Amino acid sequence: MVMTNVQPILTLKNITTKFGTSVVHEALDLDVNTGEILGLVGGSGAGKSVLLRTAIGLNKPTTGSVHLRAKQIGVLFQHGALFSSMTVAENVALPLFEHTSLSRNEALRLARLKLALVGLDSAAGERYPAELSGGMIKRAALARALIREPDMVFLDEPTAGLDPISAAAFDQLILTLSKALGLTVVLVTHDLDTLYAICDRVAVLAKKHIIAIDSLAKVAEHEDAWIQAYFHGPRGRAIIEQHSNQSANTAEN
Ligand SMILES: Nc1ncnc2c1ncn2[C@@H]1O[C@H](COP(=O)(O)OP(=O)(O)OP(=O)(O)O)[C@@H](O)[C@H]1O
Repeated sequence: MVMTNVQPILTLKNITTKFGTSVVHEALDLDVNTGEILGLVGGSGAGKSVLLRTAIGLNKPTTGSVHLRAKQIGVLFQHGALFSSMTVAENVALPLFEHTSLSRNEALRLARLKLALVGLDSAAGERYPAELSGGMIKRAALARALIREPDMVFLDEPTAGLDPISAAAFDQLILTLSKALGLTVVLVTHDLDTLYAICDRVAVLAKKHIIAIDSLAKVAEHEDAWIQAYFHGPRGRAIIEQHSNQSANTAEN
């Protein structure tokens, strides 16, 4: 028997996070496995964004420990808008301007390569953010998250604000890049389609900690009231039906 002893790329242990008297996380544990796409869901205000910030060291927990074993991370923030006064390529190159000694031209050349990777041509790179569609802006923000060759990325609501077709295309882009680049992905989402389409596991943040973490099918069976409402409410049921029809069609073809 082959014994594997691979450490999680991220381990959060017994995290408590307080802002004044308000407790956001309490006794929260979370492991993220190398190479997986983990979807983090939870009600509005449950503390998902704070959890991402804690994982990447932008928020120090009140107690508990964070072990992030990634060599390099990339982040797509929820409101991670691009700077309006810079071109798209300059926005993507910004982390290189700030953190490396690359020349401006070298940084911009790498930015254009990353833009191509996410499906944006060099003309888009020369434009200003206001001249791009919402979907193109998300792609540019993803290119910026990838610019320093991360082995792990954190995406806070990557498909929020996109129409369903653009959101599905963006999901597929995340999946393709994750597999091609061997990226570990943690993404916060409210989008059930994203969970079905690309997540290996789903973690549910409720009652100040991770109440369930498993495959989508197993998590959806959890008896917690929020989970039942989320996965088996009218919207959840419609999406489950749609995805089971899709699987049946794929199996037939
Ligand atoms: N720096 C801060 N100071 C004080 N309170 C904060 C701070 N950051 C977040 N909070 C509070 O922590 C709670 C969790 O916020 P968070 O943004 O993580 O929720 P969320 O699950 O990401 O919500 P949503 O799905 O609506 O984006 C909220 O009540 C928020 O007001």
